[in-house]
Amino acid sequence: MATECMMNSGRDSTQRVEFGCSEESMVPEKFVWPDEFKPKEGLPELQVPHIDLQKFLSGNQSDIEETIRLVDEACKKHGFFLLVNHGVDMELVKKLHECMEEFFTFPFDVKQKAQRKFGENFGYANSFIGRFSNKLPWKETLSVPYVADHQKSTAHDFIFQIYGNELSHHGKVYQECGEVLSELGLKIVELLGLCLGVPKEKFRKIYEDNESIMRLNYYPPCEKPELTLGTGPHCDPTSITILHQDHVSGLQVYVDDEWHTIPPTTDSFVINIGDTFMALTNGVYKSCLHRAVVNCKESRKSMAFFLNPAADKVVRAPDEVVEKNPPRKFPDFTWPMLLELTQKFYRSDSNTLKAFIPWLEEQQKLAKDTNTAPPL
Ligand SMILES: C=C1C[C@]23C[C@H]1CC[C@H]2[C@]1(C)CCC[C@@](C)(C(=O)O)[C@H]1[C@@H]3C(=O)O
Ligand SMILES: O=C(O)CCC(=O)C(=O)O
Ligand SMILES: [Fe+2]
Repeated sequence: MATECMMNSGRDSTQRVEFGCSEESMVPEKFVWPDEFKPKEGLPELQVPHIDLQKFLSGNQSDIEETIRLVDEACKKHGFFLLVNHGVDMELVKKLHECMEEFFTFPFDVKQKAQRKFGENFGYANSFIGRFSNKLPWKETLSVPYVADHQKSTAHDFIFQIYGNELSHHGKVYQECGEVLSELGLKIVELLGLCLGVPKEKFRKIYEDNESIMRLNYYPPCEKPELTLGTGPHCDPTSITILHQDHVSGLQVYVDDEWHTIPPTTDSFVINIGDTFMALTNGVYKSCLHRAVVNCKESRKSMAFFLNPAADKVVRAPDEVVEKNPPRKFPDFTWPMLLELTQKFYRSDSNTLKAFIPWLEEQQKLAKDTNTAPPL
């Protein structure tokens, strides 16, 4: 089981603890987070607007204006809102969760066939021991590529290359989910364009050939949930996140200097702004710190669809946005450059974009000094 696997990977030193769900238990040292990061009980719920997508798409003018007002207000404050009546077939999402349950309860050697290598963005990862030396997340993940241009590759291809026909039914579900979530993502960025006074086609064009990441998160039960974190505090470096939680709570968001919960609502998606889209709005919409906590009773699963522009798309806030909110705050960049920073040099937190700008300038100077092609 995953817990056993994590325990093995960190068995070298453990910390005997006094409190929690069971008296005698160990959490490997590397999974124990510093006190200031440890989860707390009794958090307030974050009040996020419930955005009815069908009502917005087919509603009257006042429905449209109300939706725009609610989304704009939430994105300017913390970047989170709930999407309901979204048109996605939840039977497909149920199948996705069934594939997740089957995959993450495979024997470790089966999962390890998809092992994600350092610097790579896709595949299976557990404990992240290869990437981080401490503050390890109590989770296993499977990251699957989704490319809107099916001529290039499919999520099914990715799974087939590793498992052949054995997991073909998983690959098909991942691809089908990717297709509906990619379409949903385009509707979301069009809505955000309307909120910002940007022609909706402008944002659609950036993401219509998206090269996205479907991240499957599996959080095994932890005997000492008050000592660790399922996913550490971070801002998503990506553009738009479409998150589906199962029935187990765990998502927390840091707003007004306090952690808040967003309880699971299995028929809706949690939508949040990532760093890349914050840059595309010249900082007007916020990419907000969030994390996931675990519990000692049951596993938790979540699927995060990270919408990203194609590799060659230049991320540059439209003039319509910058004119209303001068000056221009971010250099032009492409998503693969920010992704490389997070995969090889910088663990995503609340300052990833701040760290990215000097790193990018250094890369561009290096390219100039060595007379090689600049990263952009
Ligand atoms: C581009 C990405 C990197 C991460 C997955 C996506 C968007 C969120 C990032 C992540 C979840 C932020 C917290 C740290 C991280 C290492 C993790 O816990 O998985 C991040 C992902 C990653 O780098 O693999
Ligand atoms: O599991 C969750 O609820 C959140 C996960 C998350 O924030 C992420 O994968 O980026
Ligand atoms: Fe996240």
